[in-house]
Amino acid sequence: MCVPVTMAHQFPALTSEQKKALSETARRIVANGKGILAADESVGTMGNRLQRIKVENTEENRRQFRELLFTVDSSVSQSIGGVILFHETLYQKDGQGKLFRDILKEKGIVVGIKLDQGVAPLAGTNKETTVQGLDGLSERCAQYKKDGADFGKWRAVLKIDNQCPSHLAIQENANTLARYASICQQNGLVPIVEPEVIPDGSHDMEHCQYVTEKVLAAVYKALNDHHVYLEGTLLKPNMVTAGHACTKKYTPEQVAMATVTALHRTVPAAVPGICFLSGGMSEEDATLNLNAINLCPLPKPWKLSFSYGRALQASALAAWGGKAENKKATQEAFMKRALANSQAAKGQYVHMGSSDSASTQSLFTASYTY
Ligand SMILES: O=P(O)(O)OC[C@@]1(O)O[C@H](CO)[C@@H](O)[C@@H]1O
Repeated sequence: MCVPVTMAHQFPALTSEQKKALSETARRIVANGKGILAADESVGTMGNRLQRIKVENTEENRRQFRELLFTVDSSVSQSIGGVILFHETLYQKDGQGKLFRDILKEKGIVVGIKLDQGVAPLAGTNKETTVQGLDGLSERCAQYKKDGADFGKWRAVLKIDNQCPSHLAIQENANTLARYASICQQNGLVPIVEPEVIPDGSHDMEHCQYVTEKVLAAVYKALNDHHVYLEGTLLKPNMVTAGHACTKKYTPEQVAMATVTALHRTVPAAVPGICFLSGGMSEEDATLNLNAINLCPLPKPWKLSFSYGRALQASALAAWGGKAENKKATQEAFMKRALANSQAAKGQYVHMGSSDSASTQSLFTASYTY
């Protein structure tokens, strides 16, 4: 029989043992209403957070705040299935000399690591970007795996603006995400694939839905082209919302319908979990939207959960204020958000009357590129 030269051939990328381990890890992270704490702020991003509470951005201050998050009561593991760390944090210890990663693992929490190295401009575009970090990535993944990480994260940034996102930005970021995901899986790390359409702009929600669908469709085409094993991945997308400067307001139910519609059209059912980023929403909005997403009456073949940075840490940071004596209040604030989001990941969050001001404050930062 004559085989056409264009026919695809399968040279297996992973063994069945590798696939099993990857899919088990991915499913563990999002099991039973669990989500992810994104504590992987780079030194610069953490500096912005600390500046808000007038705390100096030193290695010791970053360590102290993160120690408070990681040493909360072990019941946190019913809400948090994974924590993403920044390089520095993976090697830091608590006051008693115990590595953070061991503290997390003992609680049954999967340790993740931020693998992208920030954005670089795409010349000839309206200030769009690609992501750096592919050079030497395999070696870094192998080392992080030895040092206790079981999943990775790579954030690509796309924006809605005049002629944005361009075809180039969509294709380049999709391909880079897919290449990263392939390298992660070869090294036994579950890749979190994060193509964030940032909320800057005055566009309406419908425009965001259109762009999010285009971006996700390109990402899943690229993941397929790169032979990425979808069952061993997690997606970290933006929710479909109006731009930050849009005057029209939408309810959580409208956000949920637009978001699940976009996902339903573009994300294969083989993907075990979709963990949203919070993208500058207030803590309470991020929880209410996630809850509405889980109550949305459309088919939802994936777990729909959270991988929040700002929306899990803002009130804890405010309660801490850099003072050791605020330990209890800090940990209580963090536990409260973790529990609320875990309930929302099951569609069981009930908003109780008044919310404290920290949890309803917008956490939006313009041009949040890294
Ligand atoms: O949008 P959020 O929930 O605050 O953070 C989402 C996130 O991907 O963006 C940050 C910057 O890379 C990371 O710290 C975090 O993992």
